[in-house]
Amino acid sequence: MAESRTFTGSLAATAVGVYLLVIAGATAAITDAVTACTSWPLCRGPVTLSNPSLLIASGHRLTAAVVGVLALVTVVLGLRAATRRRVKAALLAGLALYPIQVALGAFVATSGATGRLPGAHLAVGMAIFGVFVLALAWHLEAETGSDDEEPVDDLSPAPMPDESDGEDGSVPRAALSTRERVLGTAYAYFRLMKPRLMWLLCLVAAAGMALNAGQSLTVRTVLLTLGGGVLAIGASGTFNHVLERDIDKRMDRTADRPIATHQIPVRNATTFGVALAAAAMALFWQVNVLAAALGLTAILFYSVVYTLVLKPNTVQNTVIGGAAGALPALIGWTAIDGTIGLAGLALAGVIFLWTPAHFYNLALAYKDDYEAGGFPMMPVVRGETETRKHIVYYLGATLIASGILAALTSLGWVYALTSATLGGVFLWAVVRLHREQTEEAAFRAFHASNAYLGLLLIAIVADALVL
Ligand code: HEM
Ligand SMILES: CC(C)=CCC/C(C)=C/CC/C(C)=C/COP(=O)(O)OP(=O)(O)O
Repeated sequence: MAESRTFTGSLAATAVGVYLLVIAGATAAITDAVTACTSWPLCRGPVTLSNPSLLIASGHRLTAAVVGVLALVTVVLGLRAATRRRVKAALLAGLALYPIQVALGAFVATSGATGRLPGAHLAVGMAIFGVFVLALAWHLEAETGSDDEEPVDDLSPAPMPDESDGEDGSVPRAALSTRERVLGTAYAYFRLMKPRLMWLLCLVAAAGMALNAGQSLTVRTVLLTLGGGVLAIGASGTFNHVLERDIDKRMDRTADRPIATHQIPVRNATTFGVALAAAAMALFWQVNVLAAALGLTAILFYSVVYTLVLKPNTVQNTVIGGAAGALPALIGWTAIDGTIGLAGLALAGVIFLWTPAHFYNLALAYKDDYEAGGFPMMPVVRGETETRKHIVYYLGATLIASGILAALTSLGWVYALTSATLGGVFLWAVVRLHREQTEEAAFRAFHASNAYLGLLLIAIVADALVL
Protein backbone atom coordinates (compact mmCIF):
# COMPACT_ATOMS: atom_id res chain seq x y z
CA MET A 1 0.00 0.00 0.00
CA ALA A 2 2.75 2.44 1.06
CA GLU A 3 4.69 1.44 -2.08
CA SER A 4 1.69 2.14 -4.23
CA ARG A 5 1.27 5.58 -2.63
CA THR A 6 4.92 6.44 -3.20
CA PHE A 7 4.47 5.46 -6.83
CA THR A 8 1.33 7.62 -7.11
CA GLY A 9 3.18 10.63 -5.69
CA SER A 10 6.13 10.11 -7.97
CA LEU A 11 3.84 9.64 -11.00
CA ALA A 12 1.88 12.83 -10.24
CA ALA A 13 5.15 14.77 -9.79
CA THR A 14 6.45 13.40 -13.10
CA ALA A 15 3.28 14.46 -14.90
CA VAL A 16 3.53 17.99 -13.47
CA GLY A 17 7.25 18.14 -14.31
CA VAL A 18 6.66 17.06 -17.90
CA TYR A 19 3.86 19.61 -18.14
CA LEU A 20 6.16 22.36 -16.91
CA LEU A 21 8.60 21.46 -19.67
CA VAL A 22 5.89 21.37 -22.31
CA ILE A 23 4.28 24.64 -21.36
CA ALA A 24 7.62 26.41 -20.99
CA GLY A 25 8.54 25.12 -24.42
CA ALA A 26 5.23 26.23 -25.86
CA THR A 27 5.58 29.83 -24.77
CA ALA A 28 7.14 32.56 -26.81
CA ALA A 29 9.88 32.88 -24.19
CA ILE A 30 11.40 29.57 -25.10
CA THR A 31 11.22 30.38 -28.81
CA ASP A 32 13.54 33.31 -28.20
CA ALA A 33 15.60 31.02 -26.06
CA VAL A 34 16.22 28.70 -29.03
CA THR A 35 18.21 31.39 -30.77
CA ALA A 36 19.98 32.34 -27.54
CA CYS A 37 21.39 28.85 -27.01
CA THR A 38 22.46 26.80 -30.03
CA SER A 39 24.96 24.51 -28.31
CA TRP A 40 24.11 21.16 -26.71
CA PRO A 41 23.83 19.76 -24.03
CA LEU A 42 24.98 22.89 -22.18
CA CYS A 43 24.46 26.51 -23.19
CA ARG A 44 27.53 28.58 -23.90
CA GLY A 45 27.96 31.91 -22.17
CA PRO A 46 27.29 33.21 -18.69
CA VAL A 47 23.81 32.31 -17.43
CA THR A 48 22.79 35.47 -15.57
CA LEU A 49 19.62 37.38 -14.81
CA SER A 50 20.64 40.01 -17.36
CA ASN A 51 20.33 37.40 -20.10
CA PRO A 52 16.80 36.00 -19.59
CA SER A 53 16.67 34.00 -22.85
CA LEU A 54 19.79 32.07 -21.92
CA LEU A 55 18.47 31.61 -18.42
CA ILE A 56 15.21 30.17 -19.76
CA ALA A 57 17.02 27.87 -22.20
CA SER A 58 19.36 26.57 -19.48
CA GLY A 59 16.44 26.22 -17.07
CA HIS A 60 14.55 24.19 -19.68
CA ARG A 61 17.48 21.80 -20.13
CA LEU A 62 18.11 21.45 -16.40
CA THR A 63 14.40 20.77 -15.77
CA ALA A 64 14.41 18.24 -18.63
CA ALA A 65 17.31 16.39 -16.98
CA VAL A 66 15.71 16.42 -13.51
CA VAL A 67 12.29 15.36 -14.83
CA GLY A 68 14.00 12.67 -16.93
CA VAL A 69 15.53 11.14 -13.78
CA LEU A 70 12.19 11.45 -11.98
CA ALA A 71 10.42 9.75 -14.90
CA LEU A 72 12.94 6.90 -14.78
CA VAL A 73 12.41 6.44 -11.03
CA THR A 74 8.63 6.52 -11.58
CA VAL A 75 8.80 3.87 -14.30
CA VAL A 76 10.95 1.60 -12.10
CA LEU A 77 8.56 2.07 -9.16
CA GLY A 78 5.58 1.45 -11.43
CA LEU A 79 6.96 -1.73 -12.94
CA ARG A 80 7.53 -3.09 -9.42
CA ALA A 81 4.16 -1.91 -8.05
CA ALA A 82 1.09 -4.09 -7.87
CA THR A 83 -0.87 -2.19 -10.47
CA ARG A 84 -2.65 -2.80 -13.74
CA ARG A 85 -0.94 -3.85 -16.95
CA ARG A 86 -2.20 -0.85 -18.85
CA VAL A 87 -0.50 1.44 -16.29
CA LYS A 88 2.80 -0.31 -16.95
CA ALA A 89 2.27 -0.13 -20.70
CA ALA A 90 1.62 3.64 -20.49
CA LEU A 91 4.76 4.10 -18.37
CA LEU A 92 6.87 2.19 -20.88
CA ALA A 93 5.44 4.34 -23.69
CA GLY A 94 6.46 7.47 -21.74
CA LEU A 95 9.92 6.04 -21.15
CA ALA A 96 10.35 5.18 -24.83
CA LEU A 97 9.24 8.64 -25.97
CA TYR A 98 11.54 10.53 -23.58
CA PRO A 99 14.85 9.93 -25.45
CA ILE A 100 13.12 10.73 -28.74
CA GLN A 101 12.05 14.01 -27.20
CA VAL A 102 15.59 14.75 -25.97
CA ALA A 103 17.00 14.02 -29.42
CA LEU A 104 14.40 16.25 -31.10
CA GLY A 105 15.22 19.01 -28.59
CA ALA A 106 18.96 18.69 -29.29
CA PHE A 107 18.32 18.86 -33.02
CA VAL A 108 16.07 21.92 -32.74
CA ALA A 109 18.65 23.67 -30.54
CA THR A 110 21.72 22.98 -32.67
CA SER A 111 20.15 23.45 -36.09
CA GLY A 112 18.05 26.48 -35.12
CA ALA A 113 15.26 24.81 -37.12
CA THR A 114 11.89 26.46 -37.33
CA GLY A 115 8.56 25.02 -38.46
CA ARG A 116 7.98 21.26 -38.30
CA LEU A 117 10.72 20.18 -35.91
CA PRO A 118 9.82 22.48 -33.01
CA GLY A 119 6.21 21.48 -33.69
CA ALA A 120 7.16 17.79 -33.40
CA HIS A 121 9.10 18.55 -30.20
CA LEU A 122 5.96 20.11 -28.73
CA ALA A 123 3.69 17.28 -29.93
CA VAL A 124 5.93 14.54 -28.48
CA GLY A 125 6.13 16.50 -25.20
CA MET A 126 2.34 16.57 -25.06
CA ALA A 127 2.18 12.87 -25.88
CA ILE A 128 4.57 12.09 -22.99
CA PHE A 129 2.44 14.22 -20.66
CA GLY A 130 -0.69 12.46 -21.98
CA VAL A 131 0.60 8.94 -21.30
CA PHE A 132 1.75 9.84 -17.77
CA VAL A 133 -1.70 11.32 -17.06
CA LEU A 134 -3.36 8.16 -18.37
CA ALA A 135 -1.07 6.05 -16.20
CA LEU A 136 -2.02 8.20 -13.20
CA ALA A 137 -5.76 7.98 -13.90
CA TRP A 138 -5.62 4.19 -14.30
CA HIS A 139 -3.35 3.66 -11.32
CA LEU A 140 -5.53 5.82 -9.05
CA GLU A 141 -8.53 3.83 -10.24
CA ALA A 142 -6.76 0.58 -9.30
CA GLU A 143 -5.47 1.97 -5.99
CA THR A 144 -8.59 3.70 -4.72
CA GLY A 145 -11.56 2.46 -6.75
CA SER A 146 -14.21 0.03 -5.57
CA ASP A 147 -16.39 -2.36 -7.54
CA ASP A 148 -19.15 -2.48 -4.99
CA GLU A 149 -20.80 0.75 -6.09
CA GLU A 150 -24.09 0.15 -7.75
CA PRO A 151 -24.74 2.65 -10.48
CA VAL A 152 -28.43 3.35 -10.88
CA ASP A 153 -30.13 1.92 -13.98
CA ASP A 154 -33.64 3.14 -13.42
CA LEU A 155 -33.64 6.79 -12.47
CA SER A 156 -37.03 7.86 -11.28
CA PRO A 157 -37.19 11.17 -9.45
CA ALA A 158 -38.02 11.14 -5.74
CA PRO A 159 -41.66 11.99 -4.93
CA MET A 160 -42.48 15.65 -4.70
CA PRO A 161 -42.28 16.96 -1.12
CA ASP A 162 -45.62 17.80 0.45
CA GLU A 163 -46.01 21.58 0.43
CA SER A 164 -49.39 21.64 2.18
CA ASP A 165 -48.07 22.07 5.74
CA GLY A 166 -46.11 25.19 4.82
CA GLU A 167 -43.53 24.53 7.53
CA ASP A 168 -40.41 25.50 5.64
CA GLY A 169 -38.91 27.39 8.57
CA SER A 170 -39.15 30.78 6.83
CA VAL A 171 -40.65 33.84 8.47
CA PRO A 172 -44.20 34.53 7.15
CA ARG A 173 -44.05 37.47 4.73
CA ALA A 174 -46.81 39.31 6.62
CA ALA A 175 -44.50 39.51 9.66
CA LEU A 176 -41.84 41.44 7.68
CA SER A 177 -41.59 45.22 7.32
CA THR A 178 -42.05 46.74 3.85
CA ARG A 179 -38.34 47.46 3.65
CA GLU A 180 -37.48 43.86 4.52
CA ARG A 181 -39.94 42.59 1.95
CA VAL A 182 -38.58 44.81 -0.83
CA LEU A 183 -34.98 43.88 -0.01
CA GLY A 184 -35.92 40.20 0.22
CA THR A 185 -37.59 40.31 -3.19
CA ALA A 186 -34.69 42.21 -4.76
CA TYR A 187 -32.27 39.61 -3.38
CA ALA A 188 -34.46 36.81 -4.73
CA TYR A 189 -34.32 38.33 -8.24
CA PHE A 190 -30.56 38.72 -7.85
CA ARG A 191 -30.29 35.01 -6.96
CA LEU A 192 -32.23 34.09 -10.11
CA MET A 193 -29.34 35.49 -12.14
CA LYS A 194 -26.88 32.91 -10.71
CA PRO A 195 -24.43 35.66 -9.75
CA ARG A 196 -21.78 33.24 -8.45
CA LEU A 197 -20.98 32.14 -12.00
CA MET A 198 -20.44 35.64 -13.29
CA TRP A 199 -16.89 36.49 -12.23
CA LEU A 200 -15.34 33.52 -13.99
CA LEU A 201 -17.44 33.79 -17.14
CA CYS A 202 -16.59 37.51 -17.35
CA LEU A 203 -12.92 36.60 -17.03
CA VAL A 204 -13.34 34.15 -19.93
CA ALA A 205 -14.77 36.92 -22.12
CA ALA A 206 -12.08 39.34 -20.91
CA ALA A 207 -9.35 36.85 -21.83
CA GLY A 208 -10.93 36.38 -25.28
CA MET A 209 -10.86 40.14 -25.81
CA ALA A 210 -7.31 40.54 -24.50
CA LEU A 211 -5.99 37.74 -26.73
CA ASN A 212 -7.40 39.40 -29.85
CA ALA A 213 -6.81 43.05 -29.02
CA GLY A 214 -3.66 43.13 -26.93
CA GLN A 215 -3.11 46.60 -25.59
CA SER A 216 -5.55 48.31 -27.96
CA LEU A 217 -8.68 47.36 -26.02
CA THR A 218 -11.22 50.16 -25.69
CA VAL A 219 -13.19 50.80 -22.52
CA ARG A 220 -16.43 50.93 -24.54
CA THR A 221 -15.94 47.44 -26.00
CA VAL A 222 -15.02 46.00 -22.60
CA LEU A 223 -18.04 47.54 -20.86
CA LEU A 224 -20.54 46.58 -23.57
CA THR A 225 -19.22 43.02 -23.83
CA LEU A 226 -18.97 42.31 -20.13
CA GLY A 227 -22.27 44.11 -19.45
CA GLY A 228 -23.96 42.04 -22.17
CA GLY A 229 -22.34 38.91 -20.74
CA VAL A 230 -23.56 39.56 -17.19
CA LEU A 231 -27.10 40.17 -18.46
CA ALA A 232 -26.97 37.06 -20.69
CA ILE A 233 -25.86 34.86 -17.79
CA GLY A 234 -28.60 36.45 -15.67
CA ALA A 235 -31.19 35.65 -18.34
CA SER A 236 -29.99 32.05 -18.76
CA GLY A 237 -29.90 31.52 -15.00
CA THR A 238 -33.43 32.89 -14.66
CA PHE A 239 -34.79 30.64 -17.43
CA ASN A 240 -33.01 27.68 -15.78
CA HIS A 241 -34.75 28.48 -12.47
CA VAL A 242 -38.13 28.72 -14.22
CA LEU A 243 -37.74 25.46 -16.14
CA GLU A 244 -36.36 23.45 -13.19
CA ARG A 245 -38.69 24.82 -10.50
CA ASP A 246 -40.39 21.48 -9.84
CA ILE A 247 -37.22 19.39 -9.80
CA ASP A 248 -35.51 22.03 -7.61
CA LYS A 249 -38.07 21.23 -4.89
CA ARG A 250 -36.84 17.64 -4.74
CA MET A 251 -33.17 18.49 -4.16
CA ASP A 252 -31.79 19.78 -0.83
CA ARG A 253 -29.33 22.11 -2.54
CA THR A 254 -31.99 23.83 -4.62
CA ALA A 255 -35.20 23.48 -2.56
CA ASP A 256 -34.92 27.06 -1.26
CA ARG A 257 -34.65 28.67 -4.70
CA PRO A 258 -36.98 31.64 -5.17
CA ILE A 259 -39.33 30.09 -7.72
CA ALA A 260 -39.36 26.65 -6.08
CA THR A 261 -40.51 28.33 -2.84
CA HIS A 262 -43.04 30.50 -4.72
CA GLN A 263 -41.30 33.66 -3.50
CA ILE A 264 -41.26 34.81 -7.12
CA PRO A 265 -44.20 33.84 -9.39
CA VAL A 266 -43.27 31.98 -12.58
CA ARG A 267 -44.78 34.67 -14.78
CA ASN A 268 -42.76 37.48 -13.14
CA ALA A 269 -39.55 35.45 -13.37
CA THR A 270 -40.18 34.72 -17.05
CA THR A 271 -40.76 38.42 -17.75
CA PHE A 272 -37.57 39.23 -15.83
CA GLY A 273 -35.63 36.67 -17.89
CA VAL A 274 -36.97 38.02 -21.18
CA ALA A 275 -36.12 41.59 -20.13
CA LEU A 276 -32.57 40.56 -19.20
CA ALA A 277 -32.14 38.69 -22.49
CA ALA A 278 -33.41 41.71 -24.46
CA ALA A 279 -31.08 44.05 -22.56
CA ALA A 280 -28.16 41.66 -23.21
CA MET A 281 -28.97 41.62 -26.91
CA ALA A 282 -29.19 45.41 -26.99
CA LEU A 283 -25.66 45.69 -25.55
CA PHE A 284 -24.15 42.92 -27.69
CA TRP A 285 -25.80 44.45 -30.79
CA GLN A 286 -23.82 47.64 -30.21
CA VAL A 287 -20.64 45.58 -30.18
CA ASN A 288 -21.34 43.73 -33.43
CA VAL A 289 -23.78 41.29 -35.05
CA LEU A 290 -21.65 38.19 -34.45
CA ALA A 291 -21.32 38.98 -30.73
CA ALA A 292 -25.11 39.30 -30.54
CA ALA A 293 -25.65 36.04 -32.45
CA LEU A 294 -23.21 34.16 -30.19
CA GLY A 295 -24.79 35.71 -27.08
CA LEU A 296 -28.25 34.57 -28.17
CA THR A 297 -26.87 31.11 -28.98
CA ALA A 298 -25.32 30.90 -25.47
CA ILE A 299 -28.60 31.84 -23.79
CA LEU A 300 -30.65 29.38 -25.87
CA PHE A 301 -28.06 26.63 -25.53
CA TYR A 302 -27.97 26.85 -21.74
CA SER A 303 -31.67 27.48 -21.19
CA VAL A 304 -33.17 25.14 -23.76
CA VAL A 305 -30.64 22.62 -25.09
CA TYR A 306 -28.77 22.01 -21.82
CA THR A 307 -31.56 22.45 -19.26
CA LEU A 308 -34.43 20.81 -21.14
CA VAL A 309 -32.78 18.32 -23.47
CA LEU A 310 -29.33 17.29 -22.22
CA LYS A 311 -29.48 17.56 -18.44
CA PRO A 312 -32.41 15.17 -17.83
CA ASN A 313 -31.54 12.73 -20.62
CA THR A 314 -27.86 11.94 -21.05
CA VAL A 315 -24.85 11.22 -18.86
CA GLN A 316 -22.84 13.44 -21.23
CA ASN A 317 -25.09 16.40 -20.30
CA THR A 318 -22.42 18.57 -18.72
CA VAL A 319 -19.74 17.59 -21.23
CA ILE A 320 -21.83 18.79 -24.19
CA GLY A 321 -23.32 21.60 -22.07
CA GLY A 322 -19.80 22.94 -21.52
CA ALA A 323 -20.07 24.41 -25.01
CA ALA A 324 -22.41 27.09 -23.63
CA GLY A 325 -19.77 28.10 -21.08
CA ALA A 326 -17.09 28.14 -23.77
CA LEU A 327 -19.02 30.59 -25.99
CA PRO A 328 -18.04 33.69 -23.92
CA ALA A 329 -14.44 33.08 -25.10
CA LEU A 330 -15.61 33.51 -28.69
CA ILE A 331 -17.87 36.43 -27.77
CA GLY A 332 -14.86 38.19 -26.23
CA TRP A 333 -12.68 37.50 -29.26
CA THR A 334 -15.30 38.55 -31.80
CA ALA A 335 -16.13 41.73 -29.86
CA ILE A 336 -12.82 43.16 -31.08
CA ASP A 337 -13.15 42.71 -34.83
CA GLY A 338 -16.23 40.64 -35.68
CA THR A 339 -14.15 37.54 -36.51
CA ILE A 340 -13.51 34.15 -34.92
CA GLY A 341 -9.80 33.36 -34.65
CA LEU A 342 -7.82 30.21 -33.97
CA ALA A 343 -6.56 31.38 -30.57
CA GLY A 344 -10.14 32.27 -29.57
CA LEU A 345 -11.21 28.74 -30.51
CA ALA A 346 -8.29 27.32 -28.51
CA LEU A 347 -9.39 29.35 -25.46
CA ALA A 348 -12.94 28.05 -25.93
CA GLY A 349 -11.43 24.54 -26.09
CA VAL A 350 -9.71 25.10 -22.73
CA ILE A 351 -13.04 26.10 -21.12
CA PHE A 352 -14.90 23.23 -22.79
CA LEU A 353 -12.45 20.60 -21.49
CA TRP A 354 -12.16 22.25 -18.08
CA THR A 355 -15.94 22.16 -17.48
CA PRO A 356 -16.26 18.41 -16.68
CA ALA A 357 -13.13 18.58 -14.47
CA HIS A 358 -14.89 21.45 -12.65
CA PHE A 359 -18.39 20.04 -12.45
CA TYR A 360 -17.78 16.34 -11.74
CA ASN A 361 -16.46 17.33 -8.29
CA LEU A 362 -19.84 18.87 -7.48
CA ALA A 363 -21.61 15.92 -9.06
CA LEU A 364 -19.76 13.71 -6.55
CA ALA A 365 -20.55 16.00 -3.61
CA TYR A 366 -24.23 16.27 -4.55
CA LYS A 367 -24.68 12.75 -5.94
CA ASP A 368 -27.66 11.88 -3.72
CA ASP A 369 -29.35 15.16 -4.56
CA TYR A 370 -28.96 14.63 -8.30
CA GLU A 371 -30.29 11.10 -7.91
CA ALA A 372 -33.32 12.43 -6.03
CA GLY A 373 -33.88 14.92 -8.87
CA GLY A 374 -33.72 12.09 -11.42
CA PHE A 375 -30.70 13.52 -13.28
CA PRO A 376 -28.36 11.03 -15.00
CA MET A 377 -25.16 12.65 -13.69
CA MET A 378 -21.92 10.68 -14.10
CA PRO A 379 -21.57 9.46 -10.46
CA VAL A 380 -25.23 8.40 -10.39
CA VAL A 381 -25.15 6.46 -13.64
CA ARG A 382 -21.56 5.24 -13.91
CA GLY A 383 -20.43 5.33 -10.28
CA GLU A 384 -17.98 7.43 -8.27
CA THR A 385 -14.81 5.56 -9.27
CA GLU A 386 -15.48 6.20 -12.97
CA THR A 387 -16.29 9.86 -12.27
CA ARG A 388 -13.02 10.42 -10.42
CA LYS A 389 -11.14 8.86 -13.32
CA HIS A 390 -12.89 11.16 -15.77
CA ILE A 391 -11.84 14.16 -13.67
CA VAL A 392 -8.20 13.15 -14.21
CA TYR A 393 -8.79 12.66 -17.96
CA TYR A 394 -10.41 16.08 -18.38
CA LEU A 395 -7.84 17.79 -16.20
CA GLY A 396 -5.07 16.34 -18.39
CA ALA A 397 -6.94 17.40 -21.53
CA THR A 398 -7.42 20.91 -20.14
CA LEU A 399 -3.71 21.26 -19.48
CA ILE A 400 -2.87 20.06 -22.99
CA ALA A 401 -5.36 22.56 -24.44
CA SER A 402 -3.74 25.33 -22.37
CA GLY A 403 -0.40 24.28 -23.88
CA ILE A 404 -1.86 24.48 -27.39
CA LEU A 405 -3.18 27.95 -26.60
CA ALA A 406 0.31 29.00 -25.49
CA ALA A 407 1.79 27.63 -28.70
CA LEU A 408 -0.71 29.55 -30.84
CA THR A 409 -0.17 32.88 -29.12
CA SER A 410 2.69 34.91 -27.80
CA LEU A 411 1.72 34.40 -24.18
CA GLY A 412 4.81 34.41 -21.99
CA TRP A 413 6.23 33.01 -18.80
CA VAL A 414 3.53 34.36 -16.43
CA TYR A 415 0.97 32.24 -18.28
CA ALA A 416 3.28 29.21 -18.42
CA LEU A 417 4.11 29.36 -14.74
CA THR A 418 0.47 29.90 -13.74
CA SER A 419 -0.76 26.95 -15.77
CA ALA A 420 1.95 24.62 -14.45
CA THR A 421 1.68 25.72 -10.80
CA LEU A 422 -2.10 25.90 -10.52
CA GLY A 423 -2.41 22.80 -12.72
CA GLY A 424 -0.18 21.05 -10.17
CA VAL A 425 -2.37 22.28 -7.30
CA PHE A 426 -5.51 21.12 -9.14
CA LEU A 427 -3.94 17.69 -9.75
CA TRP A 428 -2.89 17.44 -6.10
CA ALA A 429 -6.49 18.17 -5.01
CA VAL A 430 -7.78 15.52 -7.41
CA VAL A 431 -5.29 12.90 -6.11
CA ARG A 432 -6.48 13.70 -2.56
CA LEU A 433 -10.07 13.35 -3.75
CA HIS A 434 -9.26 9.82 -4.90
CA ARG A 435 -7.77 8.94 -1.54
CA GLU A 436 -10.21 10.68 0.80
CA GLN A 437 -13.45 10.29 -1.17
CA THR A 438 -15.26 12.79 1.04
CA GLU A 439 -17.51 15.73 0.32
CA GLU A 440 -14.82 18.03 1.70
CA ALA A 441 -12.26 16.62 -0.74
CA ALA A 442 -14.71 17.07 -3.63
CA PHE A 443 -15.23 20.74 -2.71
CA ARG A 444 -11.47 21.22 -2.40
CA ALA A 445 -10.99 19.91 -5.94
CA PHE A 446 -13.92 22.05 -7.15
CA HIS A 447 -12.32 25.20 -5.69
CA ALA A 448 -8.94 24.18 -7.13
CA SER A 449 -10.62 23.95 -10.55
CA ASN A 450 -11.97 27.49 -10.20
CA ALA A 451 -8.62 28.80 -8.94
CA TYR A 452 -6.82 27.16 -11.87
CA LEU A 453 -9.07 28.70 -14.51
CA GLY A 454 -9.45 32.05 -12.75
CA LEU A 455 -5.72 32.61 -12.37
CA LEU A 456 -4.99 31.26 -15.86
CA LEU A 457 -7.41 33.79 -17.35
CA ILE A 458 -5.94 36.61 -15.26
CA ALA A 459 -2.49 35.55 -16.49
CA ILE A 460 -3.75 35.73 -20.10
CA VAL A 461 -5.09 39.24 -19.55
CA ALA A 462 -1.87 40.29 -17.78
CA ASP A 463 0.36 38.73 -20.44
CA ALA A 464 -1.62 40.26 -23.30
CA LEU A 465 -2.16 43.72 -21.82
CA VAL A 466 0.76 44.49 -19.55
CA LEU A 467 3.78 42.32 -20.23
C1 HEM B 1 -22.38 22.31 -17.97
C2 HEM B 1 -21.56 23.15 -17.40
C3 HEM B 1 -21.52 23.50 -15.95
C4 HEM B 1 -22.20 22.97 -14.90
C5 HEM B 1 -23.22 21.85 -14.90
C6 HEM B 1 -21.82 23.71 -13.73
C7 HEM B 1 -22.35 23.50 -12.47
C8 HEM B 1 -22.12 24.29 -11.38
C9 HEM B 1 -22.84 24.20 -10.15
C10 HEM B 1 -23.96 23.20 -9.86
C11 HEM B 1 -22.35 25.14 -9.33
C12 HEM B 1 -22.78 25.42 -7.90
C13 HEM B 1 -23.74 26.54 -7.99
C14 HEM B 1 -24.46 26.75 -6.75
O1 HEM B 1 -24.61 25.81 -5.96
O2 HEM B 1 -24.90 27.90 -6.61
C15 HEM B 1 -21.32 25.84 -10.03
C16 HEM B 1 -20.58 26.87 -9.51
C17 HEM B 1 -19.74 27.65 -10.25
N1 HEM B 1 -19.43 27.49 -11.58
FE1 HEM B 1 -20.04 25.99 -12.78
N2 HEM B 1 -20.92 24.64 -14.06
C18 HEM B 1 -20.71 24.57 -15.40
C19 HEM B 1 -19.90 25.37 -16.16
C20 HEM B 1 -19.24 26.48 -15.69
C21 HEM B 1 -18.47 27.39 -16.47
C22 HEM B 1 -18.27 27.26 -17.98
C23 HEM B 1 -17.97 28.32 -15.64
C24 HEM B 1 -17.07 29.49 -15.95
C25 HEM B 1 -16.17 29.47 -16.88
C26 HEM B 1 -18.42 28.01 -14.31
C27 HEM B 1 -18.11 28.74 -13.18
C28 HEM B 1 -18.60 28.51 -11.94
C29 HEM B 1 -18.32 29.33 -10.78
C30 HEM B 1 -17.42 30.55 -10.74
C31 HEM B 1 -19.04 28.79 -9.73
C32 HEM B 1 -19.16 29.35 -8.31
C33 HEM B 1 -18.05 28.90 -7.47
C34 HEM B 1 -18.21 29.33 -6.03
O3 HEM B 1 -19.23 29.88 -5.67
O4 HEM B 1 -17.27 29.08 -5.30
N3 HEM B 1 -19.18 26.89 -14.38
N4 HEM B 1 -21.19 25.29 -11.28
C1 LIG C 1 -23.00 34.27 -22.00
C2 LIG C 1 -23.75 33.13 -21.42
C3 LIG C 1 -25.22 33.13 -21.50
C4 LIG C 1 -23.10 32.14 -20.88
C5 LIG C 1 -23.72 30.99 -20.26
C6 LIG C 1 -22.63 30.20 -19.69
C7 LIG C 1 -23.11 29.06 -18.94
C8 LIG C 1 -24.51 28.74 -19.04
C9 LIG C 1 -22.29 28.31 -18.22
C10 LIG C 1 -22.71 27.11 -17.56
C11 LIG C 1 -23.05 27.32 -16.11
C12 LIG C 1 -23.94 26.28 -15.58
C13 LIG C 1 -24.54 25.31 -16.51
C14 LIG C 1 -24.16 26.23 -14.29
C15 LIG C 1 -25.10 25.47 -13.51
O1 LIG C 1 -25.50 24.23 -13.95
P1 LIG C 1 -26.97 23.78 -13.60
O2 LIG C 1 -27.92 24.75 -14.19
O3 LIG C 1 -27.12 22.36 -14.01
O4 LIG C 1 -26.94 23.88 -12.04
P2 LIG C 1 -28.08 23.78 -11.00
O5 LIG C 1 -28.21 22.33 -10.68
O6 LIG C 1 -27.51 24.58 -9.89
O7 LIG C 1 -29.33 24.37 -11.60
